Amino acid sequence: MSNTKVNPDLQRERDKCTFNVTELINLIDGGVQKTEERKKQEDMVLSEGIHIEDVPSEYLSHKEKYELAVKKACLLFKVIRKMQEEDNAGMENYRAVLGGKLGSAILQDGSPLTLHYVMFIPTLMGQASVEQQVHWIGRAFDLNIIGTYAQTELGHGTFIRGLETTATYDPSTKEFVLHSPTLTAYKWWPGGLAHTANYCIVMAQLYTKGQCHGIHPFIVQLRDEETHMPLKGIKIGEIGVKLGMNGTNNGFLGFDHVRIPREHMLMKNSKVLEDGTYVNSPSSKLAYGTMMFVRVVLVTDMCNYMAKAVTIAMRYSAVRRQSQPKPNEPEPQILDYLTQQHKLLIGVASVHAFRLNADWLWNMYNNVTAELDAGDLERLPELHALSCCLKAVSTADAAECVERCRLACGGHGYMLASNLPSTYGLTTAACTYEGENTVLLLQTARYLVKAWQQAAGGNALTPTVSYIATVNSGRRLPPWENTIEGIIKGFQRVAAGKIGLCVSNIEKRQNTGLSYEDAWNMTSVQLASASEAHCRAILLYTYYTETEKIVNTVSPALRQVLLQLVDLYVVYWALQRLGDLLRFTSISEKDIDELQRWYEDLLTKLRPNAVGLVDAFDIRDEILRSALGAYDGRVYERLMEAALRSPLNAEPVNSSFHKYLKPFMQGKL
Ligand SMILES: CCC/C=C/C(=O)SCCNC(=O)CCNC(=O)[C@H](O)C(C)(C)COP(=O)([O-])OP(=O)([O-])OC[C@H]1O[C@@H](n2cnc3c(N)ncnc32)[C@H](O)[C@@H]1OP(=O)([O-])[O-]
Ligand SMILES: Cc1cc2nc3c(=O)[nH]c(=O)nc-3n(C[C@H](O)[C@H](O)[C@H](O)COP(=O)(O)OP(=O)(O)OC[C@H]3O[C@@H](n4cnc5c(N)ncnc54)[C@H](O)[C@@H]3O)c2cc1C
Repeated sequence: MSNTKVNPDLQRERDKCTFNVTELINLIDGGVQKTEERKKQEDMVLSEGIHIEDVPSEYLSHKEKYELAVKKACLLFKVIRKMQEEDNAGMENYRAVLGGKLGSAILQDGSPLTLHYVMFIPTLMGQASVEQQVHWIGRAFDLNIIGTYAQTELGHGTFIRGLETTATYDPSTKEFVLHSPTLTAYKWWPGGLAHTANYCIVMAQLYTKGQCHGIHPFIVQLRDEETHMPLKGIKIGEIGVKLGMNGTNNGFLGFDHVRIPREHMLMKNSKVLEDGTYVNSPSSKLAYGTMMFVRVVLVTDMCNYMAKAVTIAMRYSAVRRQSQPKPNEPEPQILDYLTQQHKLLIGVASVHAFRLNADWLWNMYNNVTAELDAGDLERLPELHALSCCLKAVSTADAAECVERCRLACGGHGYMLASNLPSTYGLTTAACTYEGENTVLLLQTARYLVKAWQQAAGGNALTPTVSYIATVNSGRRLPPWENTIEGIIKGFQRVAAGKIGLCVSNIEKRQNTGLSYEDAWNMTSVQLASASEAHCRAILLYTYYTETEKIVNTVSPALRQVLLQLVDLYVVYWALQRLGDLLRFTSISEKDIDELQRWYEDLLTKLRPNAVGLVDAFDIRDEILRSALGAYDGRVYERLMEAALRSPLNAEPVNSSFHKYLKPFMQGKL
């Protein structure tokens, strides 16, 4: 990072930072060597110049945007191929180049190849038999074929058991016949499906010997490998313009009795033998494995989006001066307003909180996956419950954080040149895809209700819900403790209290004659809230305990800041959830006053390090792509440069003046 021509306010912020920014960069990356590797990867990608645009892509037509996105995606994959040749690190290289910060910097509006590596390859890895993997994975890794994941249909996204596409086995030819019996059976949404992919994983209802066995994955060729023309019986196209992610080429797909070989059913878990005999999987839910993988990975992606947004808003807030609270004094930096610190510092803390939770979840995912491979399914429900609620809460919090950062930049945040709107487009989409958030919270709620019933029956609970039994063990509410540990216990009590209420309300409703399903639906607002409360308790606990593990390995100055961030995060959420705490714990008015002062004091303590903290996210300008957030803080110059790049500014008078405005003004139109 060069210090030349840095805005003086921003420079002053850096000068007063109390900790070593490089130390925090290394900690976030996972060590000095990891930082070096990341920077090398960034250099490799950026030196290709893929991010440089003659005309800013936001001014292109829909079609041109897609064409540019394909070009950029191919160039990015070229870099991955180069990396593969050097280190053969496989998926690691994919994630480094295409994941979070770097990928979305090059393809700000999404990539038409994302689904290839996020879902197509992982499904082959997780659902294909060894022989099938030998056949497909090499070609997929080298991008000799391009794939996507087609599950959602026009009529059903959430309820995947209700999918209508059929795959009917014909033993006479040893083929499956894929068919879309209705309009609502058309696949709808898959990224890259429209004009990019030539292969696809299709989730379809498997029929054999006249019986339906539920949804299963099939690999289907969609287009000719040479001409790229859709194959016979394949009806395919693009679904149209969206709020954001307009580079992702989301498509529709219908089948008219398309035949594929029997071997194209992915058969790691269930099988169809040549004569049509169906062989069961150890669990029907193993077919949902790719979704679980993506939900886990998304938590890390959300950290990256939040880090970007908060870096932009924080640097801008150090440069922007507004209003004059004290007469005869200069206008303050907007970052000096406590309300601004309140909007932004929680964003910094959230990045750290979700990062540590994402790492913890990723480790658990890898352990459970290894157990599944060894035939042990015991921890699958717990992992499913955790991945659902963490996906839901991380995406919701990230979308909220990015939007708050945008609003915190005032009018300039509304400009695409700030890069906040497209970051919001990418983030808010994740609240819907890979499982709509309310639906996922209700999945976790199913697990929590069961856990409650197990605890009530005196049975042991899995670690992440064991608090349900612990907090219910005493007869009276324990006194409130205004400490981090005390607040976390308070959150566990809130979650347990809410789950308990849900269980008793469901029972009461059933006792009035409602079916379990109706009683569940009538209680579902509370169930979603209980699930969110459970997730908050996990988030706070994991952030706190994981930070405690690392603070003794860092310098005292950094240790202090990391602990302040944990305190800020925990106290912020306590203040956000006062109603719940008042209802389920013995917190008092006096405790709340203390919490509020504690919070304000933390904002003040963190204020001098505000810019240092976002510098430690170490997002280079080419990746940040923001007129407001660049390292040098030349905000106004960059805004003007961006404005001058508008194609409208290429000529002093636009032709519409002569065509419409002038005749209209003169009453001739
Ligand atoms: C860049 C990204 C682009 C985006 C791509 C996409 O969006 S791709 C498209 C992404 N699309 C989506 O994400 C669609 C979202 N929809 C879904 O995932 C499912 O339809 C569902 C989970 C909501 C319900 O499924 P259902 O009706 O079959 O289930 P049910 O409610 O009857 O519960 C039955 C039991 O199954 C259990 N169980 C469920 N899932 C899992 C799992 N993964 N693992 C383990 N277990 C699981 C559950 O806990 C329950 O256990 P219990 O309590 O009986 O012991
Ligand atoms: C940008 C983007 C990219 C996508 N990419 C892909 C892709 O690559 N491949 C693919 O297959 N799909 C993809 N999808 C589809 C996505 O997975 C679905 O949109 C998602 O699973 C939600 O399903 P839905 O659209 O049917 O919503 P619906 O289920 O119709 O949801 C509508 C409303 O109904 C509520 N609801 C539904 N069921 C319940 C319930 N049981 N209880 C309570 N409330 C309920 C929801 O909470 C929501 O408020 C993508 C979607 C988007 C937006």
